[in-house]
Amino acid sequence: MRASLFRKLLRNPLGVVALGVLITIALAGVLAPVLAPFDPNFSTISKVLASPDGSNLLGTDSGGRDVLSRLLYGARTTLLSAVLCAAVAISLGLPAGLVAGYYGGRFDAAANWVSNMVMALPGIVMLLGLRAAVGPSVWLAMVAFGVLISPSYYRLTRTAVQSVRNELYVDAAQVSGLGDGRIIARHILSVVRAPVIIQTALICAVAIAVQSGLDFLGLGDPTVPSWGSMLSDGFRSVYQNSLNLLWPALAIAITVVSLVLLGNALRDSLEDAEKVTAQRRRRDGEARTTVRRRRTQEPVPVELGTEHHLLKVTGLGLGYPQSDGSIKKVVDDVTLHVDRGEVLGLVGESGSGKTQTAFAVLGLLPDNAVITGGTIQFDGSHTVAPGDETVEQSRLRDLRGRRIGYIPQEPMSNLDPAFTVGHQLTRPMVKLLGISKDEARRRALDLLASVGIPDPARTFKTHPHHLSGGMAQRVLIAGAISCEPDLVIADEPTTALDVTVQAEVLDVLRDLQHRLQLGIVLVTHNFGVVADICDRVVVMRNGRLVEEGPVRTILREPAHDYTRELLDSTLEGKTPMTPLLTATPSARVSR
Ligand SMILES: Nc1ncnc2c1ncn2[C@@H]1O[C@H](COP(=O)(O)OP(=O)(O)OP(=O)(O)O)[C@@H](O)[C@H]1O
Repeated sequence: MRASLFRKLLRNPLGVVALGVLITIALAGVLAPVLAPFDPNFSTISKVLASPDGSNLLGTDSGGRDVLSRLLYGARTTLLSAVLCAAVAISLGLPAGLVAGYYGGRFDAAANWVSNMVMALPGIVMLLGLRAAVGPSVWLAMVAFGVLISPSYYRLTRTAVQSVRNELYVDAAQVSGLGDGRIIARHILSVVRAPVIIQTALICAVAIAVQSGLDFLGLGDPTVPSWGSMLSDGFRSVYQNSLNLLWPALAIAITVVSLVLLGNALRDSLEDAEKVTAQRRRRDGEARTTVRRRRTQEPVPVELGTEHHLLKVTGLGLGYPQSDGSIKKVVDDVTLHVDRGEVLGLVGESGSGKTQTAFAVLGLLPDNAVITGGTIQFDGSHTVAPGDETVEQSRLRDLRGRRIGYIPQEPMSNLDPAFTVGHQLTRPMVKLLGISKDEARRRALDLLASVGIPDPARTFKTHPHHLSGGMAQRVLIAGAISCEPDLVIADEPTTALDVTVQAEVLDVLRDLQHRLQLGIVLVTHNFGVVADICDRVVVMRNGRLVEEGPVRTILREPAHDYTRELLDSTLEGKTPMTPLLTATPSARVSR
C-alpha cells in the first residue's frame, strides 16, 4: 500500500471518524486496568442490577458487577479476539496465496483443494464441536475461526498475485537478477497489502460478531469479561434493567460498524489509487509472457570449441504442446552467434520467432514451452544443453542481470510504478555487485547521465509514471547495463517510441556498445533500425532462419526473396539512418 492510500483515507470523513472511534475503543481496552473503577469480576451482592449511581456509573449486572468496568475489560477481550482471529487467518492464507499465485502448479492445485474443503465446513457447527471437545475458551474459538476464515485471504492474495505475476516489470526484475523471494517481497507484496488490510477490517468485524454471538449463547468462558456475555446477561434481565442490554449492544454495534466503514473507506481510497495505475498500465500495453522458474541444478560445463562465441545458438528448436498431443514448432533449427562488441540484428515479420529465440536465450519462455532440439551456449557454458527440453533456470540465474542484460519493448510496463527510478536501479546493483547503497546511487546517477538523461538526480527520485516513454526506455537501458553485462538482448527497444526518440535511443545503444564492447542481440522487424546499428543480421521467417550475413551485404544484395520483400516493405521511400557503405566480403548463409 502506498503512503497516498493512507493520505486519501484521511481525506474521507467517514474513514477518519471510523478510525478515530476504533482507536478510542482500543485505547479504552488497553487502559482498562487504569480506567476501570472495579475489577470486572468483583461482585457486590447487595447491588444486583442496580441503576447507575456515583460509584457504579453505568449500574451493575445480575451478579452485582460494575457494568462500566466490564465494558472496558470487554473491549480488550473483544478486540484481542478479533486480532487473534485475523492474525491466524492472515498467517495461513497470505503465504499460501502468495506461493500459489506466484508459482501455480501443484501447490496451487493442492491449496485450492484445501481452501475449498475448509470453506465447505459449517463454521458455527465446527465452533460448537470445538467448544464441546475442549471446553469454553475465547482464544481457542478465535484460533479455530481464524483457520476457518483463512481461505478468504488465500483467495484474495492468490487472485491479486496472479494479476501481477505476468506484468513485465516482474519479468524485468527477474532478468535483472533478483531472486523470487525479493521479487515477491518487493513487487508482489506491495500489490496485495492494500486489499489484505481492507479484508482485515471486515474480517475483524465478522470475528467480533461471531465471538459475541458465542458468548451470548453462553458458550464462552464465563470468567473472561466480554461484550457478548454482557449482552447475554442484559438480555436475561431486560425487564429489571434494560440499560444492561443497551451498553454492550451499543459497544458491539459501534465497533462493527466502524470496522465496516473503515474497510469501505479503505476500498474507496484504493480504487482511486488503482484508477491512476490502471490508466497508466492501459496506456503502456499488457504483459506478454510468464517467467519459468525451476529447481537448482549445477551448470553443465562444455568443452570449448575453436569457434568460441559470446553467445552461440546451435540448431535451436522450440514449440508448444497442442491439445492433440503434437508440438507446434515456433522456432526450428535456428543457428546464430554473437561476439563481444558486435550487434546482431534478429529480423523478421511478426510471429517469425524472433522473440521466442531471444526469450530462450534469456530463459523467459512460458512454462509450457518445450525445447525440441539444439543448444544454447553463453561464453562457453551451456544454458541449454543437448537433450534439454526446458531452459534450466539455475544456469541462467547467475548470468541474467550480471552478464546478460535485457532491454524490453514496453518501457513503462517494465518499471514498477510503486518504486522510484533510483530504487529500481540501485537494488540489483547492491545485490548482484555487492556494493553499498551509496556506491550504487553514485553508479546509478552516472548511468542515467550516460544514457542521456538531462537531470539524473531528479530522475533518480522520480516515479516511473512521471517519465516520458523515451526517458523510461533510457532508464531501462541504464538498468540493463548497470551490472556491466557482456551481452544485452534488446527486444524491439524502440518500437513503443516515436521516430525522433527512436533515433536518440539507438544513439545511446550504439554509444554504449562501442564504449563497453557489449555484444547485443537486437530483436526488430525494422530494417531501418538494423541499418542504423547492426553489424550482422539474421533474417527469420516462420520460426526458421532464412538468411544471415553482414548487414551491408544483406541490405545491398539480399539473397532471399523474403529478405527483399521485408526490405522493400520497411525501407520503402525511406533513407537509412546511416549511409550503407560498400559491403565487406564475409560469409553469408542463405536458406
Ligand atoms: N505461449 C505461447 N504458446 C503458443 N504459441 C506461442 C506462444 N508464444 C508465442 N507463440 C507463437 O510463437 C510464434 C513466434 O512468436 P514470437 O513472439 O517469437 O514472434 P516475433 O517474431 O517476435 O513477433 P512479434 O514481433 O510480433 O513479437 C508466434 O506464432 C506465436 O503465436
